[in-house]
Amino acid sequence: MAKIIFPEDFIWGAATSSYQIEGAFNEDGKGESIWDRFSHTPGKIENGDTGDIACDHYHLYREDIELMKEIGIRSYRFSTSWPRILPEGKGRVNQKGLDFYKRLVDNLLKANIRPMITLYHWDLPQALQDKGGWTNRDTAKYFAEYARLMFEEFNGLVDLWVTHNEPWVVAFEGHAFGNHAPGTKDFKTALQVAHHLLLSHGMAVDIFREEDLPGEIGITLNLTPAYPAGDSEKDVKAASLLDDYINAWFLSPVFKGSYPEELHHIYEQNLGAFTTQPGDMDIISRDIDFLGINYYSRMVVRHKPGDNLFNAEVVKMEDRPSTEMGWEIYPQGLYDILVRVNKEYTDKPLYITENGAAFDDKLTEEGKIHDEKRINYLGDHFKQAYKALKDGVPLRGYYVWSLMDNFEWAYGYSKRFGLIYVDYENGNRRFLKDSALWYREVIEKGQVEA
Ligand SMILES: OC[C@@H]1[C@@H](O)[C@H](O)[C@@H](O)c2[nH]c(CCc3ccccc3)c[n+]21
Repeated sequence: MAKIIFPEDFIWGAATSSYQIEGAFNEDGKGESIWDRFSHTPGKIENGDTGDIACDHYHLYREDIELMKEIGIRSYRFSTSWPRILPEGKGRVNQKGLDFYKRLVDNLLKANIRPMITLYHWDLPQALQDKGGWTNRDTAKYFAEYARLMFEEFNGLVDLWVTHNEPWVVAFEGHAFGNHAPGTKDFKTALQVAHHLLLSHGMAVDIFREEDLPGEIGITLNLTPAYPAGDSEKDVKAASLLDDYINAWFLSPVFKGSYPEELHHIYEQNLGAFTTQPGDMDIISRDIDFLGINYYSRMVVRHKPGDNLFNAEVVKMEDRPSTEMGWEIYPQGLYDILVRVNKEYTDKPLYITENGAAFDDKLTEEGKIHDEKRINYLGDHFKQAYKALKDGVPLRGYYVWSLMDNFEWAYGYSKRFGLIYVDYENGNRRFLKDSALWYREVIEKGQVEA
């Protein structure tokens, strides 16, 4: 491949989320979130870790913005904590909570860093969970009202808005498998939750249009392309169904206004229909300005009779390089999914809103972190993104997950994804990893070494 030079205006960024970095879980009037409740429940999180303090970003955000400037990122994707702003999820506004985000955005703009706000990155107000959470259709309405408040408060300051981060994870990890908050384990409940999440997305888009705001609105989906283990028809079928279960189940409603037909039929036959109302699919598929894609790895799938509704199982790629999460390193999957989304679903602009890797980072005596594995991982994925760009995919930007090491959900602080190392044991000190210094060069030159 010839020299890899990205467009001058390519939006190089980094991403985080509120519960994973902020801490101050009960400070300045913030309401409880379902992740506060879940992480305080014994046995849910590795080492009994919680987000009570996390990276203490709530107090250290100015220092963190200085580090963003040092790395030279052009945009910073973060999420706002719904219960920090609306402690009960609706009604009373916690002005101190809102003021934190006002200060954060003001300082980002002063640093010439473009904010991208994700309105929901999993931390639902517990008060709404107590009323059924996402199983309750009313929560979609309350989400839209929270979105309206944010659009009005940040009108003219923030012009990149993401409604939801990964509705698949919220629905299935949170409601089918129980690995995430609120921790229920019922597949049909997960389908109902997915529907209400998508509905709330569409309702927020309607309000964004109504408020006639400058800027763009989209949604972020975790897309994991599935590849058949063998070329048998059964393997191909199994891969296609798992691919629909993770990817098309969300892409199709948002861009085509309907659930994938065959899988919808399988669910209805085996689980009965989840509750919808006439017009829901029209709301869900309202026109959006961009799609955010979170890509980490692929799935290799083979036929496995009777194992699940899909008669499929994911094959562990033992002989392939993988990250600390056990996810196979497969950069080509990023190219494949970018091209497929552009070909099969939308010609709207795309952002890679998350891509990154956890490796076993060690802080040296000199305060260095030689994370060459992360440099290689990111470089290989940047090259695939570039290949998609050259093939005509309207890719506008790339947000590395993550700006800093943070609370990795059920894994607690045991997994490090950051460009910045966080020394939790010593006052949450921050250290730029080698990958941060490498990223600075890539951004400056707009170039990745071939
Ligand atoms: O695991 C790394 C990151 C999380 O820290 C982010 O909060 C989240 O947006 C995110 N999504 C994915 C891929 C989807 C996934 C997440 C969790 C469990 C299974 C799949 C990886 N990540």
